[in-house]
Amino acid sequence: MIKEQAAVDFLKSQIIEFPETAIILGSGLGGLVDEIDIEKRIPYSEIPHFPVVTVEGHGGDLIFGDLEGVAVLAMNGRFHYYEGYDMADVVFPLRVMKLIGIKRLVITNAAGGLNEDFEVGDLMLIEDMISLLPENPLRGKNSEEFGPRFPDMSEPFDLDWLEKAKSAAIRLGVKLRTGTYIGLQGPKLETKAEIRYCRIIGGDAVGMSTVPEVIAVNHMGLKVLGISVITNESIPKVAKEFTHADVVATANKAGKKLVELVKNIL
Ligand SMILES: O=P(O)(O)O[C@H]1O[C@H](CO)[C@@H](O)[C@H]1O
Ligand code: HPA
Repeated sequence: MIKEQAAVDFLKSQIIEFPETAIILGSGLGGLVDEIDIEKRIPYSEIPHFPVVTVEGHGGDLIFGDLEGVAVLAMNGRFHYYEGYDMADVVFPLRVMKLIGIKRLVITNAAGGLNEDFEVGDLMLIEDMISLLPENPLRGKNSEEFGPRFPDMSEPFDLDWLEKAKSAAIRLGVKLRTGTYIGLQGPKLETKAEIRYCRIIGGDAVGMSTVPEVIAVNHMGLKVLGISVITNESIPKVAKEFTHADVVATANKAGKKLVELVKNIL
């Protein structure tokens, strides 16, 4: 809380009025920033205690501005557990967001498609998730200021927002899949047997982020929506050799649809 407060104090010295809506941009999805009428861009390196981005395809700044008439904070680049960060670091920006008054959050990511019906470039609305990470951000002494010891996770994604997203996709003619996201530790990719396992336990898409973030924001009572861009097929028979560069390039391309959808939802 002390560290988060130092970051909040710094942001308060930079920004007069904070937005209530935030967006986290996943791998290769930084293009959404171009759609924002930017009022202030603050590099993570200037914010006390903010971690450092180490993954290609992730920017490293907080963007405050206006997205189609809605005041937003875009987190351009996120932190993953596999980078070596503690879970508290992974969700540090989200706790700072809560303290500056963010009420709702759209989380985006690049993910491998486990569902045989999905195609590369599809968008998937995350309706539920499974954590296969070795720990979560709530382990340890509970911060009562942020939320309860045992937060309910029966509906991790906001139902009303899910319905709005589906209607927005229909209006825009954007193909929008729905499904369950599985979060793994990474950074290694899945073996074929692990892919089969992920599918059998109910996964439609797989990635290495998002789950800790969704847990932290559920704990704090923020409304959350999650959207994956399916950047590769994580299906034993068709999986090609994985490269992060392909993930970033595919996310970049599909990002245009994502931007339209997010603008419409907000
Ligand atoms: O989830 P985001 O940050 O979009 O990134 C995804 O892309 C990277 C792998 O290419 C992993 O970090 C995975 O989680
Ligand atoms: N597996 C795990 N994480 C990912 C993938 C994948 O296939 N694609 C993008 N992020």
